[in-house]
Amino acid sequence: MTGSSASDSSCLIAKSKTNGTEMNGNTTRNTYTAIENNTYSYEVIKDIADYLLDRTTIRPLIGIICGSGLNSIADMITDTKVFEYEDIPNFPVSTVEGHVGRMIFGYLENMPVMAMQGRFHYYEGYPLAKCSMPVRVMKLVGVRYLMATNAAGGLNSKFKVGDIMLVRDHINIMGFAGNSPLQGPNDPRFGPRFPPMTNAYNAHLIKIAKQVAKDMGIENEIHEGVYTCLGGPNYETVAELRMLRTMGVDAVGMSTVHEVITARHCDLTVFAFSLITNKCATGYDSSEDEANHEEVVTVGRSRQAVCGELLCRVIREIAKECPNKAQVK
Ligand SMILES: O=P(O)(O)O[C@@H]1C[C@H](O)[C@@H](CO)O1
Ligand SMILES: Nc1nc2[nH]cnc2c(=O)[nH]1
Repeated sequence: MTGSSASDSSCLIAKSKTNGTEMNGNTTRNTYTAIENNTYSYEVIKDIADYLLDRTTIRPLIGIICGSGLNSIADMITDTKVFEYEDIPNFPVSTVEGHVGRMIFGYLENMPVMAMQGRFHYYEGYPLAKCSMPVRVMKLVGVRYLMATNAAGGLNSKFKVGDIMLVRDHINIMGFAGNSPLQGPNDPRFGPRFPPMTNAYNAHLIKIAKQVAKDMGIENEIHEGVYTCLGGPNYETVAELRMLRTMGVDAVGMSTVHEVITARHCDLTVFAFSLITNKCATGYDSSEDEANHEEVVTVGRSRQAVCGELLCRVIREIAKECPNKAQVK
């Protein structure tokens, strides 16, 4: 369907109600709509992508997700076309402070991008597949790279508040408990039933980011490490943090992992970093170390210019490597 509008969302529902979907050789009859089922079918996601593409001539190659307090990364985008989430058919809304709820199409370093100012979290009541559904929209829009940012608590004793951790790998703890954004029937148009995650975070882009950090003179504020996502919304107990540290976690948050799994499933190249907004308390006597969201957002806002510059410079390097992809408006 093309040319749909916000008021057409009922039409999407009606359409998916009548569809039987062929997935991995099995015929799955959708007796409920994809959305009532809390999973988004390929057709519904395609409709969302078409809604966006019908309203702009920008064809993004890079998808950006702004973490808590990091909205202004997207303010650097030029020649913008802005979509409020509430106007996009079948799109969830952001309910968290520091996540404004806007999809911005435009250009960074002459590269066409789309950026989410506001992501969806499991603790908001959204299932993981719904939290990461916008990544599939990005894929169907034509995006090749996902750049995800987040605010996270620093567990590694070397990390200071305000430092940036380039995500080298993640531990999918929610997956240990059987919760995955890929749960349910697999649609091979997105990717395989059993996707590998060995090189989820692109090593070349990490290398570029490290060089960029040197060029910016912030090499002492940049680290590489392992991120994990917990369900939230509560922050961690001391015992939980001690366990995570033993497991090899360097930074802990409430997002990104399911987005990256979804991105790798549909073969997007992934780059991600965490802004360390607080130091995790691994002792009971450190009451000043108690995490709170106000501090998370404040630290995010104070460091978003640096985070934005890092991201832009990495994009500049990507543009150099694929000059035919960069577009002059
Ligand atoms: O969206 P991100 O992962 O950047 O936000 C983190 C996790 C929670 O949403 C919030 C907690 O303060 O910050
Ligand atoms: N889970 C979790 N998420 C965060 N986001 C920002 N800081 C934290 C933290 O300490 N823990």
